[in-house]
Amino acid sequence: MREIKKAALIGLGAIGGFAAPGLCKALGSENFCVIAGGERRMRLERDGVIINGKQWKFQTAEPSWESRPADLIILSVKYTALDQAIEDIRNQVGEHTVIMSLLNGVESEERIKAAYPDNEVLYSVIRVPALHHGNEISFPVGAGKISFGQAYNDTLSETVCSVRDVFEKGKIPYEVPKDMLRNMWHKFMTNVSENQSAAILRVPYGIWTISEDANELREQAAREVIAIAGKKGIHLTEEDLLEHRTYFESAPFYGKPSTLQDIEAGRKTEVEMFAGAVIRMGKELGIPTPYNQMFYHCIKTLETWNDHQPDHKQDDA
Ligand SMILES: NC(=O)C1=CN([C@@H]2O[C@H](COP(=O)(O)OP(=O)(O)OC[C@H]3O[C@@H](n4cnc5c(N)ncnc54)[C@H](OP(=O)(O)O)[C@@H]3O)[C@@H](O)[C@H]2O)C=CC1
Ligand SMILES: CC(C)(CO)C(=O)C(=O)O
Repeated sequence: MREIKKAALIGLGAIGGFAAPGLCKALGSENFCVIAGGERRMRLERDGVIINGKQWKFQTAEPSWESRPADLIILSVKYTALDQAIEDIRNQVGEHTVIMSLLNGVESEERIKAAYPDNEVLYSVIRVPALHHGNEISFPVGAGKISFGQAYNDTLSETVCSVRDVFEKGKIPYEVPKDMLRNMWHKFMTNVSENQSAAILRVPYGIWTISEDANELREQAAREVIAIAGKKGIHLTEEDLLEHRTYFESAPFYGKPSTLQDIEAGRKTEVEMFAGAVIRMGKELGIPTPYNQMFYHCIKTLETWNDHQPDHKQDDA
């Protein structure tokens, strides 16, 4: 089995901060680097990042630097920065480099595979409510995990085992689901329905414990994902929707999905990988997606409004 001895990460934000300390601990600081260019790299070198109250200064690498290829590269940028990140990792990619994307959505793996067709790209998603303000990153310790693997993991491939070993060594919480595609699409279904309706209505998770109207809106959008998934052979069901209702009982009442945080902070959202993707796939497969079409236009409207209100950004606390 090929051992992972060197890793690189691109996107040291809320989610990058979840994985980076463990990778550094598992492999040693000389075998782990954060890829970042120009001013961003200078900032990371100068200030580092504060992760749950502790300062970390990881080794950094300019995208233009030639280097020994990494055995593992993790992408944890927002969707709006994905194309650039895919190019920026190029000098760290070698013949045997395994690539993982912690982005939400169901498309980033395909995009990476298109750019690096000869490399192994594992599927992965992360479930953790993480925050990022300035150079401070925080998340509840012990509350999140990375799900990763091949599409199906009845038996674990050598690559999955080698990544698992690094996660074990670095104490990075993880699981390898038997049906990784279903796991990823389940998260996609929840993001498409929760993130977008919360962003449009400007309401936190608690709304789904007190409003049937909010649940109706959320679940109608989720049903469009279920229909698309079904056509692709991925088994999501009405039972999944029912079962997911219980999640909100334990979610922080005033907690906000990342799309609402983006809107409130005046940032561009990841709507293209949520409603944008649902609309595109719906067209390809002949499945109507009226809720996601409405969500798409509402979120684009809020982004445009933000662009015209440079001094009107709210705190995303
Ligand atoms: N936050 C959360 O709770 C969760 C997020 N996710 C998903 O994880 C993904 C990442 O989100 P999140 O961590 O919140 O986003 P953040 O904005 O916190 O982090 C992204 C980081 O990427 C950096 N970056 C962007 N472009 C480049 C580049 N070309 N080279 C190097 N660094 C770059 C940014 O740097 P800079 O700040 O300098 O611009 C930023 O630090 C998203 O798809 C999100 O949906 C999934 C689950 C939960
Ligand atoms: C925090 C979490 C896991 C669920 O809402 C998320 O994926 C997001 O906010 O984008």
